[in-house]
Amino acid sequence: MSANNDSGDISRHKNTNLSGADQAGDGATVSTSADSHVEKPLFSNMSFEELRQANEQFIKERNWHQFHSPRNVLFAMVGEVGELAEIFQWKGEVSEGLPELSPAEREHVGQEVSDILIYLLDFATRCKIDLPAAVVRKMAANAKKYPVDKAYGKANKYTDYQ
Ligand SMILES: Nc1ccn([C@H]2C[C@H](O)[C@@H](COP(=O)(O)OP(=O)(O)OP(=O)(O)O)O2)c(=O)n1
Repeated sequence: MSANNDSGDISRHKNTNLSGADQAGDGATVSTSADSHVEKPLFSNMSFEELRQANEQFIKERNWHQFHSPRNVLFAMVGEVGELAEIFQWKGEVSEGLPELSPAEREHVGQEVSDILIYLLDFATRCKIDLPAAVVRKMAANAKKYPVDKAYGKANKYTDYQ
């Protein structure tokens, strides 16, 4: 699939102001430039909308829209979350990059997390939610709830700062 540059891929937009908060003057801007996790893209250059449309085609070709009510898709997604958790159960803590897992297990993680995302895109579609836009709004809200000066290096719930 060809790639476009819509709001589904925010990883390339360094220093993106996700909150619109500068306009409000409250300084709750999400800046990603100092975060080593987003310096180099990890994800392939494919938009949420492209993935969503490909999945819509998959469902349509099988005449499955009749089964994909919001509730059914939600339950399917929760089931896949359980399958992902199953890979990690009884293993103890695992490190970033999952070096403790075998290559087959890491591949399995990728499959299960894909199932979750596919159902999430499907769920958002069934609910008529513009998912990337909702995510950007939520990240802006998170930045306001967890201002850097109060939350830096702390894992407290935001209510602890109020
Ligand atoms: N009615 C369905 C059935 C499947 N899928 C798609 C979405 C998921 O990406 C994947 C889920 O397929 P399975 O239910 O076969 O689940 P798994 O792929 O996890 O297989 P298994 O349960 O054997 O691990 O297929 C779908 O959209 N709608």
